[in-house]
Amino acid sequence: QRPRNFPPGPPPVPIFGNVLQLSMKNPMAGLDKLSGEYGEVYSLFLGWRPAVVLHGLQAVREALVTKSVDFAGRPQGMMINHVTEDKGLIMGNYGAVWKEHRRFALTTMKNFGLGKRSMEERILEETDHVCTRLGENAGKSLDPVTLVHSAASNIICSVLFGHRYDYQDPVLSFVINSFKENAQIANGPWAAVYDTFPLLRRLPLPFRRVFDNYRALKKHTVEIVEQHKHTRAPGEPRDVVDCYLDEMDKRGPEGCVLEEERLVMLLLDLHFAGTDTSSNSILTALLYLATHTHIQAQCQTEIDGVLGGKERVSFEDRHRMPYVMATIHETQRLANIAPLGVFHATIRPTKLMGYDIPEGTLVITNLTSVLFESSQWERPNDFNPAHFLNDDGQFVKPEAFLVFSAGPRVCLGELLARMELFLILVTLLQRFHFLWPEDAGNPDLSPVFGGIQSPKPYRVSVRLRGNQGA
Ligand code: HEM
Repeated sequence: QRPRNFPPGPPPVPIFGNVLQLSMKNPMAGLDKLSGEYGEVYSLFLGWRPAVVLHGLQAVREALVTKSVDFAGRPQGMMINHVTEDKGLIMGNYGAVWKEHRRFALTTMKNFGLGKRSMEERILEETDHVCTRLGENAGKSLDPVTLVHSAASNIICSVLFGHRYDYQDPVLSFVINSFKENAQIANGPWAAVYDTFPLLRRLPLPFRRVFDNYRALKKHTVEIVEQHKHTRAPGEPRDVVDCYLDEMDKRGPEGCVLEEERLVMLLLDLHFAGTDTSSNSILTALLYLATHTHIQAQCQTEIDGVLGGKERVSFEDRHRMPYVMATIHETQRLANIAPLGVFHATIRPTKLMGYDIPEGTLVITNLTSVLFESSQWERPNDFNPAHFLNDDGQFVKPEAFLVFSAGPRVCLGELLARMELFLILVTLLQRFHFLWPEDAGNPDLSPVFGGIQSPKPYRVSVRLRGNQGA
């Protein structure tokens, strides 16, 4: 039964609620249809659990920005909470522990605590490795997936642990594959079974794999923290682990919410959140650039003009590259990396667009509905960098650009992700042409649906640029 004045929605069936009415493979069309029937704020039952779905900028903004704290919680008691032993940051509920860890991670990643090597340097160092590998493949075509995932994982590893892995290192593929498999299961039907039927949770069903993967990843991360404890020089941090240990020393044990177990979970969360998101954004950008060579050429003209003979781009250069910035943002809009964001929950009874929403209600922010909203974007389904340019050709960011969401839970890695996308893509375009292989047939630009979306597998031809960006 829906509570009084709760948002309307389709009638649920016993036990399953409304889950059988949506395609597990891709519920997006079904969610659009429901919004057409019930409006911008409607409700569903995921098994026994009521959920409110927000469709379009107005509803999402009212919840995440206007009523920000009311909607800043996370649902509890779901598979992902149990996997992370209720100690992670991403699924951590709104409260002192989440706040302290979020503040710590944000400040550290804004470069205050990362010691001598800035985030920018770490990204550019990894980009050099990517260029070497692409250079070896110049004149050929390659599937860029493994290379780009490895690079993104290495960048976040460098920030978290001060270490990158060789592209052949089995540890790198172990980490990437474990996170990938966990994301797939956590967003698929087996997670829904786990969340809906508590009695089945102890059975050896495929969701157990998520717990096994996580245990292995945790063991690996604990070892890294142990090594840091032996090699660190207090007060001279090399990375996030050192910064956290320094902060624990500073605060002392009394009343401190920072503890080693939580450090491990924080590292796992940041590693997970920072790998597939950035890599799939870069892969989508390369796909669009290879299939729209006139836009690629316009980016290269701007890059060459701004950088001249300068060998390395810096993040500051973005202010002089409005067309490149517009192109990157447009590929991010189309990549639509987190199509339904990360689930929120209300932390107290509240109101939204006239409806009453009780405390603890699961809230789904349909970010896709905002990124493709026809009243917000001139040509929502096209690749059109002009969405991010004003009449004077300056870069502008429309309010509906919510790829990182908004409000107190806005993506914590936004700065790192924006730096990665800009520095990597500009460097690659400075040095290479990317072309759609002649024998590859027509490109399919539609993404593979998932909690984190990815482009369909593709190959791209790589050519060295004649002028090397000079
Ligand atoms: C292009 C790349 C990325 C995209 C599109 C993206 C998108 C998002 C989105 C939509 C959310 C959910 C916000 C909400 O709950 O409303 C989120 C949360 C989060 N992201 Fe990202 N993200 C990206 C990269 C990263 C990176 C590189 C990191 C790691 C450093 C990261 C760390 C996080 C964390 C920790 C949260 C949870 C924040 C919280 O609950 O307080 N993300 N991200």
